[in-house]
Amino acid sequence: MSEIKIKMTGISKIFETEDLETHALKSIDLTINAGDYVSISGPSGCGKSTLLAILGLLDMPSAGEYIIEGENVSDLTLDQAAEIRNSKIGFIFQSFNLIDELSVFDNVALPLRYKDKVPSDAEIATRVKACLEMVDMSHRASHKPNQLSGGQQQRIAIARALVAEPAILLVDEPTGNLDSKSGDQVMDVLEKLNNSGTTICMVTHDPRYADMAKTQLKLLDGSILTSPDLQVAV
Ligand SMILES: Nc1ncnc2c1ncn2[C@@H]1O[C@H](COP(=O)(O)OP(=O)(O)OP(=O)(O)O)[C@@H](O)[C@H]1O
Repeated sequence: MSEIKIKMTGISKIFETEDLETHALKSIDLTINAGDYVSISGPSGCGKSTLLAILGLLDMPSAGEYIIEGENVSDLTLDQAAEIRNSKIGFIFQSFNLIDELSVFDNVALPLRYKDKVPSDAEIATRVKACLEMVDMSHRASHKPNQLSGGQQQRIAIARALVAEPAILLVDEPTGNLDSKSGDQVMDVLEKLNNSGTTICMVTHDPRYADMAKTQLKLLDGSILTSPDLQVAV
């Protein structure tokens, strides 16, 4: 049986404001195995961002159990969540969030330099080069982000997300800021990474891109509509 990366059981999220309770997620069960490529899509307000935020330990559930690589992360302090997030989660956002003052190389190296145990410069160089190769951007290592196209910047953001060898890549509308050709190239990179073993969970509005994932989840009104058991390939 393949290794379980993510296991959520009965995850709910309730947002409470003065006069209103919103049940953003309603008892979500979700298992993601090593090597899976999962897309989450659904209409505006169905809970996609909330689910991704909980998966990425940016927010905590109101109820339920969440386990990452065997570690129960259902109920952490902010500091504990930040530590596990840094070591186990790679994020890719719609906006690339690169630092314009740093070279491509230094942007990609950043997560390694924030680790508790910072690797040697030689180890950092080896790892950064390997990740730039994975996204076909080795030839731009000494450029600055603003000297690159949007699609190239997103590929650098993917390299940065991969550099610390996370358990899973969480991807939020990766093509939202790109024209269709650059968007297709970014999706090709994600597919190639998944084919070589990277576990990916992506939120997207675009049905064409959602269909590129091996498993497609549909969220509606805080509940998963299809295929909650991702051990069955769709
Ligand atoms: N901080 C918050 N406080 C109160 N309600 C919230 C909060 N964040 C989200 N919600 C509500 O939770 C529900 C799910 O929101 P969420 O942002 O997860 O949807 P979404 O599917 O990502 O939408 P979109 O595609 O428009 O980004 C919505 O009804 C939203 O209004």
